[in-house]
Amino acid sequence: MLSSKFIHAFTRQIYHTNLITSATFNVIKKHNSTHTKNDLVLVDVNDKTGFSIVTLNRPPVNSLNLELLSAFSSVLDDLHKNNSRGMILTSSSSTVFSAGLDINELYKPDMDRVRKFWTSLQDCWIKLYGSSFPTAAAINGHAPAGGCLFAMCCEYRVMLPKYTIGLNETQLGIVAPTWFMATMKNTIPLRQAELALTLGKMFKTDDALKLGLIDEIAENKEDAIHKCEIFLKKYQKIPQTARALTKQSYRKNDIMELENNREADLQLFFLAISDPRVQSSLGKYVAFLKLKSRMKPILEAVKFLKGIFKSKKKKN
Ligand SMILES: CCCC/C=C\CC(=O)SCCNC(=O)CCNC(=O)[C@H](O)C(C)(C)COP(=O)(O)OP(=O)(O)OC[C@H]1O[C@@H](n2cnc3c(N)ncnc32)[C@H](O)[C@@H]1OP(=O)(O)O
Repeated sequence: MLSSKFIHAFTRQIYHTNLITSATFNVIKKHNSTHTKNDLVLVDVNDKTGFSIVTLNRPPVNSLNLELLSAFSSVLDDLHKNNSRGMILTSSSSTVFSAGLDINELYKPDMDRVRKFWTSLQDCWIKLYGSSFPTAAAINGHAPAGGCLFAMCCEYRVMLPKYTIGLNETQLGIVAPTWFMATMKNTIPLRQAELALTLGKMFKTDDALKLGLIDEIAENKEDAIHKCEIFLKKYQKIPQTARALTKQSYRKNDIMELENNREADLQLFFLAISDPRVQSSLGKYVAFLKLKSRMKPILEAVKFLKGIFKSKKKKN
């Protein structure tokens, strides 16, 4: 049976696609500016296509904290209300799409804040995975864990070469929630999803393409956005309501599973992050990331010296 919330969402969709007049769309068309949600999420509507480029903008790595998730959730609401023609999700970083959940939200959490954090993540997933408007991701950098989740929620993925993408949770000693798993199962073959999830595997761009985790490789961010636009344009000839309801029907079991069990999912999350083994794993990971970040200049200097050494050897 469909949940009342889901029926409401469907009804709203029909309302939006059928009854809202072109006046709503004109509002979008007139504005070709960049809107901000606390600067954490930038929205740029293209007046020719009606497509919105939504840019995650939380340097250095777009790790998903409460504020970023709340801003993203509110952007998704706006796109829905404005009957968006399509969304392209990307990042303002030149090397990272999103580093996934902000580990600082999970490690030694404030319980009041972490409740809001997880609820916001649930909101974003439900709104993005079940969006009435078509979505594509221009993955212009690494996309581990939550970064991969948001990319997989989109209907099309274009990625730049030599980055990595995947749900790496098991490598951190944590279990990806069932709705993360469901999103991956909806993207790549079941058997491959099981292997990827249990291994916590991160895929390089080429391998991700072979697996079907991404759909295309682009030369640079501009090319990725262009390829996403070509994908979104394919829907311009398809009646909006039929397209939206087909997508939502396809994804409805996964969405209803979470919609109907949000509190239980929250309790499971609390249970996981209260486990001392999980906290110890996260603590080690935070320390590793910090160390890696501090070692960067040294590693780069070593790489540079190696390069000089190699070229001298070649000359001799
Ligand atoms: C029961 C719970 C279920 C939870 C479900 C989902 C879990 C998740 O989403 S957990 C998040 C998993 N994410 C990762 O494993 C990615 C970790 N990060 C990286 O691998 C690299 O940072 C990345 C490849 C994304 C980028 O590499 P670099 O460009 O080389 O950047 P740095 O590694 O130097 O990082 C810069 C800076 O950012 C901090 N950082 C990185 N990732 C995170 C993160 N996920 N959360 C919080 N902070 C993060 C890193 O520590 C550096 O900070 P400083 O030390 O202050 O410079």
